[in-house]
Amino acid sequence: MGKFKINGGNRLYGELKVNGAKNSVLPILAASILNEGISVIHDCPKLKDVYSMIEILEHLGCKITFKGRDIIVDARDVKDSEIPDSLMRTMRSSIFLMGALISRNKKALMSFPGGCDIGHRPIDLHLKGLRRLGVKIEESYGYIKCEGGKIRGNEIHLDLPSVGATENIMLAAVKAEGITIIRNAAKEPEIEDLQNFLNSMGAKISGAGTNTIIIEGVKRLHDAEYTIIPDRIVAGTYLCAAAMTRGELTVVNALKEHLEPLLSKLRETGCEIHAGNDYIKIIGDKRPKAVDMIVTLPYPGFPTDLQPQMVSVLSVADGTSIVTETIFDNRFKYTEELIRMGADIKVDGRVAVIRGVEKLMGAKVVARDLRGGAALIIAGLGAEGATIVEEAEHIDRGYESIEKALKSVGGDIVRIM
Ligand SMILES: CC(=O)N[C@H]1[C@@H](OP(=O)(O)OP(=O)(O)OC[C@H]2O[C@@H](n3ccc(=O)[nH]c3=O)[C@H](O)[C@@H]2O)O[C@H](CO)[C@@H](O)[C@@H]1O
Ligand SMILES: C=C(OP(=O)(O)O)C(=O)O
Repeated sequence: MGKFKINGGNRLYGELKVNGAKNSVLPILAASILNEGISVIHDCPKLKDVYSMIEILEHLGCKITFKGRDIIVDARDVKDSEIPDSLMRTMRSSIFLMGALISRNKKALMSFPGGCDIGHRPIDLHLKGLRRLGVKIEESYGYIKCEGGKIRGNEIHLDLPSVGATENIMLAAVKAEGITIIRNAAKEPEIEDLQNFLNSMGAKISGAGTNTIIIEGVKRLHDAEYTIIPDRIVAGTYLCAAAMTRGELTVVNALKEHLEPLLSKLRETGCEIHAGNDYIKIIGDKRPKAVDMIVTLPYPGFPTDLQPQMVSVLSVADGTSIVTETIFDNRFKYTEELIRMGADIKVDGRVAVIRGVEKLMGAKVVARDLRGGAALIIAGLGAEGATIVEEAEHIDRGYESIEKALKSVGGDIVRIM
């Protein structure tokens, strides 16, 4: 259980490069078992969740090589269709193996996935969608048994645009008989990335990135080589860290079109933003101004995965900001820790009212989840004095050596045991 020690007050200055997206590489690694062959996946981030996914794939019989930033999955010998509870609980993304195993082996036996404590995260929409494809699902004693003798394409209307349910249904439908249409699908860029990877293996999917996805079942897939899109949430986190420290940072391998909702709000705080084809530069040399109308929404709305980092910046803004979380029902827990650092934040259900203070003060705080943890690091970078952020493992789920990245641009941050 590591911790980060941060001495606040340094302006971040320089250039940081972003690697492939966690939320792309995880479903894509699960998807690699659909092909009874080899997949080469480039620009993979070295994250705790990626190692957890590799452990699950190895348990199922895959041979994996992680060399540099390339993951090579040899999925010729996937015999097992069961995943033990201890592996399922390591992260939310273990659930992608349900759709993938149904496609590959026509069966799956697993418990419920784990993941960060950010609210209620049922999988009812995943199960409902898979049942529409003809999968027989039995739930008992915490285990879910799926049998998919004959998977048939069907029309599926999602009650809400769940990212995970959209991806799981896509995975299960790739080799179904006939056509599957997912309506009210989630539109996140990572879904388009999954579509593109599956198509590079020979799948016939179109529409990802819109709310209707069409999957024409195919009989066979082939080997593929693919590069993961950049992590928009990591890029956004670095931009928030620069805004907090009134720094000047160029984030390379960041796609402006994936980050518009954040960039527009950072501009409202008074930051200057310049962007090119594959970089975003932020100059935040003044105290940020408060903003309201930050409402987290499915893509292309403001991402819930950047809500805590933005609240951290707003905690020192001039004026009062209002932030509404509509995706998860308990994603403001980290504000209790920001309050220990001197922030003035009132949370009422899904709404946070943030009265900006002149400065935060270093304190001992605990990361309870991934993005809440990132928000505390940002707060520590801007605070006066020393901050200890405990339970670094939550942050390691989604950020590769965050302390090295931030240190390379002037942050005074180290990992301690
Ligand atoms: C690995 C990955 O890509 N994780 C992302 C994914 O999570 P995840 O795929 O879990 O998020 P969803 O889009 O499914 O969840 C959104 C909302 O739908 C609800 N819901 C979801 C499924 C279901 O069967 N029933 C149901 O009610 C959830 O409780 C939540 O309130 O999208 C979230 C929303 O952008 C992001 O925060 C996560 O970083
Ligand atoms: C909630 C997140 O991820 P996951 O769905 O993997 O728990 C996140 O990335 O902020």
